[in-house]
Amino acid sequence: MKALRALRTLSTFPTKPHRNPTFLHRLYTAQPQQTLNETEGDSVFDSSDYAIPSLDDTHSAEKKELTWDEKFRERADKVVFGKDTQKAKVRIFQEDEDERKNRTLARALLEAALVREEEEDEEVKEEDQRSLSVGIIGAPNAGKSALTNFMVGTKVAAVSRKTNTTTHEVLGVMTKGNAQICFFDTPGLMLKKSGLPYKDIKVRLESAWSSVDLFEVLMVVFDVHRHLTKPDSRVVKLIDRMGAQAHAKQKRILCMNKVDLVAKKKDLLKVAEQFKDLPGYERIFMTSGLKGAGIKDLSQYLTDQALKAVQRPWSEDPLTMSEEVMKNISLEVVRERLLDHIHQTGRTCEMVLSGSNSTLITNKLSQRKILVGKNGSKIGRIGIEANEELRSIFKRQVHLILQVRLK
Ligand SMILES: Nc1nc2c(ncn2[C@@H]2O[C@H](COP(=O)(O)OP(=O)(O)OP(=O)(O)O)[C@@H](O)[C@H]2O)c(=O)[nH]1
Repeated sequence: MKALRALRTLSTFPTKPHRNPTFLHRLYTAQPQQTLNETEGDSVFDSSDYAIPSLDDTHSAEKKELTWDEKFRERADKVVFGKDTQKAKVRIFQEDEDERKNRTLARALLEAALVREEEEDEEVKEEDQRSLSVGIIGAPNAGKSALTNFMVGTKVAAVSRKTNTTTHEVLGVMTKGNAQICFFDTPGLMLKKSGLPYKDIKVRLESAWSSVDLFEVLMVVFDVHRHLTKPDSRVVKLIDRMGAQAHAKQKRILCMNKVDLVAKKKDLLKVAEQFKDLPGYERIFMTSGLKGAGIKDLSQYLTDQALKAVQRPWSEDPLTMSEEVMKNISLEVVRERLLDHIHQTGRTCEMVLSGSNSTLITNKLSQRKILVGKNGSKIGRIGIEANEELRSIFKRQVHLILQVRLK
């Protein structure tokens, strides 16, 4: 598939640069014009150094025509490569064509959906605006980020198989009619076996715990599949603690998440039964942040809460993404790409973002070498993928600069 994608990319360049091996090397290793030094100085990825095909390049595929006489080509292929080469090539082109059609259809559907939404969006007067703050709390890997992403409809928090990847509170905003809901994705807060917060907690955990009471709604999320297979006493204590008493100013709800992984639905009822008598929770939801199950109900509940809330002007313009949200999204996309490419547990580097410029700061030379890769191939690949994703999220060109620096 990757090879196919690379071939398609090659076919969009007008001057057949694929005959040039230097170009091929650059495409696969994502090297910028100048060679990056793996060990010394700062390594920089700048998206403007790369000829990344524009978002409209799918149309150029329509212009693609076979330039050879198929009869002669087939004979030549038989002599040089063996019988099936030509057929395989035709098959590849057909698959390519199918994929292109699917992409065009998906794009048309998406655009139609967006147009309808835009038409429905009417300006809401300030006196009619309602807003609600929602905190999401749960054990590491419970699926808090994925759930936030699904509700907000865009990527606001990195999702990865490694735990504690959410390293700061990320704001996501969902606007429906007069209601605007702001989500705060807390870091993976955990309790000790005793049911109390860790004493040796780092600053970020302390601030996250103390901010919990500030939210108007608190969603406690846990992985129900894991709970059924290997219950974690710390998670049970977290659920119990948060649901023990009704809060005067805060509504609390429990989300049994990852329900898609549970084969027997009866098991879900058993778990719901286990937590049903906790007076602190107003509702229990069964959700899947990955597949979307139960999200409609959850969104509706939150919208109702927002509409009941006192009038408060929206903090975000629903039609334009604030600079801060865009910054957070950019950081999370880069972080996610980093995690995909750097297969190491624990934290490899700090990230600092100013504008479109991300600086990755590492402590060790060895880590820096891994991040940069041979001739800058790793950071280049991360940069290209992140840039591509950001362009599709923001629907416009993005100038992304990644720098790797030693502390
Ligand atoms: N099958 C399934 N997997 C999910 C679901 N939600 C999340 N995941 C997966 O679970 C893993 C962790 O998800 P995250 O959303 O990063 O979890 P988190 O609670 O934000 O993790 P921390 O940032 O460590 O606190 C990822 O591999 C997700 O793809 C779900 O509803 N169903």
